[in-house]
Amino acid sequence: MLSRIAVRRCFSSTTINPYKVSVLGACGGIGQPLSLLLKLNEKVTGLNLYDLKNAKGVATDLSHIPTNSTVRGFNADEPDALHNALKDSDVVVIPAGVPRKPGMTRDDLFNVNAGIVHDLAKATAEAAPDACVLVISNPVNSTVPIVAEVFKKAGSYNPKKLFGVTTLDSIRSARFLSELTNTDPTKNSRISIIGGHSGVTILPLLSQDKLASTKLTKEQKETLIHRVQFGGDEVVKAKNGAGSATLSMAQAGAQFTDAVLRGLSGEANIVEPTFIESPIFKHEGIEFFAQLVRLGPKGVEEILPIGELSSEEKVLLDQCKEALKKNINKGKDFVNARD
Ligand SMILES: NC(=O)C1=CN([C@@H]2O[C@H](COP(=O)(O)OP(=O)(O)OC[C@H]3O[C@@H](n4cnc5c(N)ncnc54)[C@H](O)[C@@H]3O)[C@@H](O)[C@H]2O)C=CC1
Ligand SMILES: O=C([O-])CC(=O)C(=O)O
Repeated sequence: MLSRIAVRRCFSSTTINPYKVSVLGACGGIGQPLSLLLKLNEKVTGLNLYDLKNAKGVATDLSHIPTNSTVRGFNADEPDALHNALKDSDVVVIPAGVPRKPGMTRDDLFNVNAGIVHDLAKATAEAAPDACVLVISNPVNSTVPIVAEVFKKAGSYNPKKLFGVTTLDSIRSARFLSELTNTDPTKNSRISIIGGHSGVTILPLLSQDKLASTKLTKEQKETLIHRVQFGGDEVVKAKNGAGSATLSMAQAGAQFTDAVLRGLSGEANIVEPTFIESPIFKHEGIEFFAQLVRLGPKGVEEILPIGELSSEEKVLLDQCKEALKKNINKGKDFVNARD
């Protein structure tokens, strides 16, 4: 039998790498369209879907699409379902958890989602300790530290392979900027967004974007910053109790997963924003921060500098750091009180 490495070498001569991706929470509002987009990704040759129920149904449905991946479904009530879904995964994407309703903050999801993410991380640390873990479940500012603590306790934490998915903030900014400037959103470069993934912790650096800094008035800049910071609320309000962003998030999650896979396969210059363990403000007690990273065969290859901030952005950064520090500590404290 060919080893996994041999199979990978054999595939790479035809430029396709055989990567196995698991989606935990695959049957939800994000999970289903995300799994569809991953089924269409030629780098994914094994796609494992795990959820409390209906994973087999969704997997069978997707399995009829004629792409080169095998889709398998794992319902939580089967013996060893989670372990079997995770085993040999290169990438584990986690959109499991409850979404917001109008009037809630992402932090209001903590009480339910912290436990869900904790348990899924524990299983991942056992069954797929070397996988890249991509956390979508909110509040990302706290769930990523939860995964880190769980992996540390299991003795398999690798900060280069743990990512909070913040891509939605970035794709929103491209769209919203195009609306204000009447430009093609597919052609605009993405605005660098740093910090975290909720409200004031989301900090778009408009001063570093040529279009935004030269074409927008002061009022338009303030409007754009606010809209990117609170874009999630727009969707929550419009869905009126039926959840939060799912389709745009599936697109964002598929895009980020693809970037991670391209990095793993050795493609050069894959640069994406993500919430990762970062040295940048560690001296201030902030262990995680969203910023651009270069992805590579081992996960995060390089954490890129955040660049120069305008005086207004420096004020926003102070607000961002204050909120972020509390969110991160809340996640860490949760694991330390529990395990
Ligand atoms: N990072 C980001 O930018 C974004 C994050 N989100 C977050 O993603 C999460 C999921 O959102 P939706 O898909 O809309 O929610 P949903 O309720 O439609 O789907 C969640 C899925 O998770 C499953 N689930 C719950 N507990 C589980 C467990 N222990 N194991 C496996 N599966 C489990 C549910 O059965 C359900 O199928 C929410 O926390 C939401 O806030 C949403 C949008 C953007
Ligand atoms: O707003 C929410 O609750 C979901 C989310 O993270 C987003 O849409 O950015």
